[in-house]
Amino acid sequence: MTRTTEQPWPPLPTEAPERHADAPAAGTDLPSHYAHCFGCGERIEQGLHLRTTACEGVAIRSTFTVTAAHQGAPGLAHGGLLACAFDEALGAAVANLLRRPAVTAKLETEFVRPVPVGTTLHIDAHLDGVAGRKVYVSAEGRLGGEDGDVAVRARALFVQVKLTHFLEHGRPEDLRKIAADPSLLNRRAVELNP
Ligand SMILES: CCCCCCCC(=O)SCCNC(=O)CCNC(=O)[C@H](O)C(C)(C)COP(=O)(O)OP(=O)(O)OC[C@H]1O[C@@H](n2cnc3c(N)ncnc32)[C@H](O)[C@@H]1OP(=O)(O)O
Repeated sequence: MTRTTEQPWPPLPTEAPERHADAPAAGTDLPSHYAHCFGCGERIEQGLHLRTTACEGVAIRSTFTVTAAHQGAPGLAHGGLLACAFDEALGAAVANLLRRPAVTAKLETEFVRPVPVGTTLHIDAHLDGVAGRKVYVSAEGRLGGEDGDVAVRARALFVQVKLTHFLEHGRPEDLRKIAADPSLLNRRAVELNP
């Protein structure tokens, strides 16, 4: 079986990603980008509550603690929720380091080891290349600490979009809630007028 990580990455010629001049300094804890995000939002009780810190260069580190609400098999994390954690970490890398709005177009995950309930997964994500609007990004998740065994690998294509993407496609009632309470959204993650 050919593993996805044995295929060339990025899959086409790219330019080196450049960290935005206003990207958060290394060591900065990044706030949730949206209070109702399942990946990082503080208002979603059973969500993943991913916590992310900016690193040097074009990298970030996230942590995700698996709770009983995240089970697939008894006592083990659901693979789909692990994919969600990686989508969130990879997206946080793109948004905070490039400061451009972008959405996941393609996400590949490789599940290497089971992840038990109670485990904290340490996810290191970095930008790998940029080709026009396309951003290639990858991550590894280790069990229990930054030197733990790799449990999950992921890589993704994000496509940069205009802010109108969210206004045109988002459910009107949720957009109205943000208009009424702008604190639901962290506006510092991306440039509002790129
Ligand atoms: C801090 C923030 C954290 C956020 C973490 C969570 C992130 C998310 O989960 S986002 C939600 C999930 N994703 C989505 O809803 C996206 C849905 N898809 C879309 O809206 C559109 O398909 C979109 C925007 C990706 C692309 O559409 P569009 O803007 O018309 O561009 P399009 O021309 O089709 O594609 C742009 C380029 O990407 C390529 N591309 C698009 N999709 C894919 C794909 N699946 N595989 C390979 N290439 C692709 C295209 O071939 C094109 O390449 P080129 O520039 O060389 O021609």
